Amino acid sequence: MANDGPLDKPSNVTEPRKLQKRKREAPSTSHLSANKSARTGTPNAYARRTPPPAPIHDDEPDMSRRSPPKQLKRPGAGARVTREQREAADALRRQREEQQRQDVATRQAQVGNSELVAEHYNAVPERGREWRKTDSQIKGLRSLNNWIKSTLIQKFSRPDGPLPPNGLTVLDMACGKGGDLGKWEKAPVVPALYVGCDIAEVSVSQAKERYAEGLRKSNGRYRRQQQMQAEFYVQDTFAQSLGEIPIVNQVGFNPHAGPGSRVIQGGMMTGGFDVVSMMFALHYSFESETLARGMLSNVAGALKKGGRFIGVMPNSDVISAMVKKLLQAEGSGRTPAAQSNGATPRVDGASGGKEEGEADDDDWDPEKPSESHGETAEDDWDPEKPSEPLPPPATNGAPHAPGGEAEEPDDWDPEKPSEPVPPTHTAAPPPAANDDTTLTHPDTSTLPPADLTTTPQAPLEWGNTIYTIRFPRTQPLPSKPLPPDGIFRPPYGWKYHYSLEEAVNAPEYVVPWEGFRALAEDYGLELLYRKGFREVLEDEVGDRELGQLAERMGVVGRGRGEGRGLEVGGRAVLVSEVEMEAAGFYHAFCFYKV
Ligand SMILES: C[S@@+](CC[C@H](N)C(=O)[O-])C[C@H]1O[C@@H](n2cnc3c(N)ncnc32)[C@H](O)[C@@H]1O
Repeated sequence: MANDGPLDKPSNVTEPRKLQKRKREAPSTSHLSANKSARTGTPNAYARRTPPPAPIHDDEPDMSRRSPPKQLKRPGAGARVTREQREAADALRRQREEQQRQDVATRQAQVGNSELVAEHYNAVPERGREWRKTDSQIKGLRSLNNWIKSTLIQKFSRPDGPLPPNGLTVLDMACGKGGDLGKWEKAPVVPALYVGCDIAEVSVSQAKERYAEGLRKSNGRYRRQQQMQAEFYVQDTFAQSLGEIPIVNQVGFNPHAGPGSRVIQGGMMTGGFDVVSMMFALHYSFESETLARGMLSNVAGALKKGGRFIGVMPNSDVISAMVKKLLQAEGSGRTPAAQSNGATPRVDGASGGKEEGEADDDDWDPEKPSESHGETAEDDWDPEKPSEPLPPPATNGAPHAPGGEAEEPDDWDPEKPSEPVPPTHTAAPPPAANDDTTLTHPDTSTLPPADLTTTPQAPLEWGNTIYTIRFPRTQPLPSKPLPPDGIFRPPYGWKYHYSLEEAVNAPEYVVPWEGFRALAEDYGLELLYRKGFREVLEDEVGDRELGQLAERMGVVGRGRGEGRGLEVGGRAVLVSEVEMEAAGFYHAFCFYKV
């Protein structure tokens, strides 16, 4: 562990089509005691904006069944990109992705996984804010992801009771380049202390620089009432105990948090962090049970009683439904044409993305200039893709917030390690058999009928013009076939490749939701909130402050008619359809520590 000390302390067109607003679920609290509900309800100040989050009942049906993904409609403008151009671009992209996969595999055979992760992040270029705002192919997705992270922070970071005497404390267990620093600085209660950890040394240095730069700017331009002290550490937060970090110990860390009586006996009544955050990273820990447990013992060990664990990660319900659908279609000699969220299965050698005939409905205009927000806030997203120019994909072109008024830095960072960390930790409890995952599935009855024939030897693959999910047929040791019922059992080690425009191909692991949730309960973590990204947008954008934030961040327009045909809560959605599909792969969660 490179233990970096604290930095300087601050002195204190067409008719818009509506997305039907989904009805809110009636809060279900029956599995929580009255005290618990009171303890974990949304604080008063926030409750003015939205109702308290409903604790989710144990036997509540899975989220996709509760609220199936909406089929977003395309606006009807004429096509400006031919199908051939799109296929050529897609073929180029696939070729590049395959080369990257091979490079990763070759390199992995040469060096260890940790070295590979470090190498990967050391190679990430710094491209700057302007590029992200103007030239990025996925700027709408970046904005949406950043807004969703901000939403979690806004909703769940404020403590229920009185503020701790020494102020709010936050631990970010995969801080990356510090993309969330600005979000925390705009939290309802600005943390007194933010501790950021990440396995990638270069990312951690960039986070430190970003923090230092933020301090310089804020000293010069703003007069915040309170500023956040931040410390950063290079640390494997799955394989090493966070108790090794002095500041974490100082705030409070329980090395015995975990299953069995130790949950109670070792539970700290005082001390510990108010919030632990894990954005776009938890899925790397599901390489093995050892790592998943190591991650959770760090989360639980660092959190104070009543503290919150927030994060975003890929949604296993989406993965399960698609794997099941594709495998079943293979069994019957057919392939479903598209997933209910719009994702399209890929057949070996076939163009991914849109189906034939869809081009006529696509109004992407390669000549349309991107609008810059002209924000003044610090920029912090840094694509990791090498400088190779991208072929023109049929994507985005979504305008951003008019008036150049976005205040939020665009800082969602889809950086991913090339390979997850090897299970070398000593801090996590020994593995225990745990394979009783009961995974429920989204309703796939809305999927269009199968119409293609797959090649069973090819990887199981789906996606659209900006992202691809690819499951190898041969899963890692212990070797196992992909589950035809979509149930990933045991819940660890289900590997797939995820690739997104402007981000490298990266191996990731399925986090089977119910298995994860059951495991989290073993560590004293109870579920408060879980929503898919689309649902977060639909449900939270109506909140006054979050809605305004969504406007400033370029997620929605001020009213109708600014976007590309989609609408939510009376506002035009500025995120393109393919980006919304890509976002539908993720969900957001919040647990609290009992
Ligand atoms: C997709 S990035 C997300 C970064 C940041 N949370 C954000 O939302 O922008 C995933 C991060 O997880 C980090 N990571 C992966 N495995 C890790 C581990 N075992 N310990 C700590 N960080 C890890 C990576 O280095 C990377 O910074």
